[in-house]
Amino acid sequence: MDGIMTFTINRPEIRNAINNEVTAGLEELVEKAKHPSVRMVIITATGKQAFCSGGDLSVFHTLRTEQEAYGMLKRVSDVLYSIKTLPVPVVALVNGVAVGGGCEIATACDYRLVWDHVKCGFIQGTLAITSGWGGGTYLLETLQHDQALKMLSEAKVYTANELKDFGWATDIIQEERDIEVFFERMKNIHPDVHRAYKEMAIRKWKKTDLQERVEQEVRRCAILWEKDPHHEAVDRFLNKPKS
Ligand SMILES: CC[C@H](C(=O)O)C(=O)SCCNC(=O)CCNC(=O)[C@H](O)C(C)(C)COP(=O)(O)OP(=O)(O)OC[C@H]1O[C@@H](n2cnc3c(N)ncnc32)[C@H](O)[C@@H]1OP(=O)(O)O
Repeated sequence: MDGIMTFTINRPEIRNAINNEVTAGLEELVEKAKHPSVRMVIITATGKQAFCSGGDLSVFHTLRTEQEAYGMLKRVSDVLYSIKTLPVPVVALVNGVAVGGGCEIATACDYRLVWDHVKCGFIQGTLAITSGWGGGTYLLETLQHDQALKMLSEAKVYTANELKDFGWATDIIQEERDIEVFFERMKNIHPDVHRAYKEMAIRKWKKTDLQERVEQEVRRCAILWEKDPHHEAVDRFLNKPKS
């Protein structure tokens, strides 16, 4: 093992939407990634159509109240915070569309390698909610302020080139060799150096109450989740005519 641990979301038939089983898999990843032999983590998904389409609406639509929503949002936001603060670099290999919570997962990673055919967007606003897994907080931490607010409030998808221009995509991937080059460069540097720089970031995040800022995002999302506009938007998606 070259010290690189890969987690692959494997629900392509539902565009790799996140359910409780995937969340449990991410929790297991976090525990395994703490082993000293792990130098880097990759999060990706099966196929070329989707990285992740966010929360599994066919499951999470049963969450009706603020309290019920908070339970799910809190569990996922906790595991994404653990991913964010892993002591090693975490790379999102964005193999396909990432929307909603899918963008939040990718933004919880340190790097985002985005295939050139891919579109991504924080589309939570189209469901009358905000980000709720910490992704809005992480985006505001990562991008220039106006670019972050633009991505969040427009609630639309962007091309790989736009995502690179925003500073969200670390690199655009056009062929497998591009991925190899990225990891060759990473491996040229001793793992202890990567760990030391990740420690710097984590120190900053702890000093600036990143975890509390995520908690407030989760609570705000749960409030909106309970309201009719959200439930009506989800019902429209679930009852849309079959393509
Ligand atoms: C805090 C995070 C928050 C949360 O829910 O917790 C969110 O993530 S909010 C955002 C939730 N996600 C969405 O609203 C995205 C919904 N999906 C789509 O917009 C599209 O599926 C897309 C753009 C991801 C891919 O489009 P494409 O045309 O390639 O595929 P289909 O739409 O035909 O989807 C295939 C099949 O999968 C089902 N599907 C896709 N995404 C989800 C999802 N998130 N939850 C449940 N089911 C999903 C879709 O209904 C199709 O099912 P089928 O029975 O084959 O018609």
